[in-house]
Amino acid sequence: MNIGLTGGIASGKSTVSALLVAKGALLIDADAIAREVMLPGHPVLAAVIQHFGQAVVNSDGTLHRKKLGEIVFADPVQRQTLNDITHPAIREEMRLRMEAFEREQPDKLVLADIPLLYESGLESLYEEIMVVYVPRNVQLRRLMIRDGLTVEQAELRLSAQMDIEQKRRMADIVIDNSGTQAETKQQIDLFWQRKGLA
Ligand SMILES: CC(C)(COP(=O)(O)OP(=O)(O)OC[C@H]1O[C@@H](n2cnc3c(N)ncnc32)[C@H](O)[C@@H]1O)[C@@H](O)C(=O)NCCC(=O)NCCS
Ligand SMILES: Nc1ncnc2c1ncn2[C@@H]1O[C@H](COP(=O)(O)OP(=O)(O)OP(=O)(O)O)[C@@H](O)[C@H]1O
Repeated sequence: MNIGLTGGIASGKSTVSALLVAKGALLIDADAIAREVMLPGHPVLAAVIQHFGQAVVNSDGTLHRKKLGEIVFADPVQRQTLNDITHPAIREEMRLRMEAFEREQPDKLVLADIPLLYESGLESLYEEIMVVYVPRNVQLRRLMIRDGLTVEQAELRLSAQMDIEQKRRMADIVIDNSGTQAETKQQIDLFWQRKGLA
């Protein structure tokens, strides 16, 4: 069985995926793969530098993530270009990992954590989609605190994604993460039980 896990930026996907992994789910993390393809020596990083220039590279050759973030979260055209460069490689790596998990551990739940699952139209790849939901004001507050962003910077990041209310409406399973972490864990325990997972 597989599940696509999504939600908004800072809505709690990592928090929920950690709870599911603790229960035995196998995780494929799109953000982690997105970081791997941006490591020095990877052709995706080379293509990013070719388009965005040396301004997005640190002196040691690593990606200047903050600088690139400032560019793409402020400009939808540049963001689309970054997506066009990075997403095919990320998707291919996710596909390979999914195949390996399903071949080697077919009885396990495979969880694909993909922030832009709906934006990229990937619903059909997964049996069910779980959305980690918090209201927009909670999302904004947690994002500002976690990443040290101003309200303007946080708003820009939120508006680079589909509205969280819309994602909630599209979900097969909704996990409400606006309460305590213990309340979120209860919902995950219930989900696990209902699925009859060992
Ligand atoms: C722009 C980059 C360098 C900013 O790096 P930074 O370390 O500040 O953020 P991080 O990678 O931890 O991402 C945090 C969150 O931002 C959101 N986000 C990232 N990229 C995008 C995007 N292209 N469009 C909308 N939201 C995005 C996601 O919710 C993600 O979880 C980085 O996010 C990136 O390389 N993005 C392109 C790849 C991508 O689309 N990743 C997200 C899904 S696979
Ligand atoms: N139930 C909760 N109560 C309070 N804070 C929480 C709760 N769940 C998560 N957080 C905090 O909110 C922030 C965002 O959570 P998390 O990193 O899990 O979100 P995410 O959806 O994985 O984010 P992103 O997509 O941006 O990587 C973190 O600082 C986390 O510690």
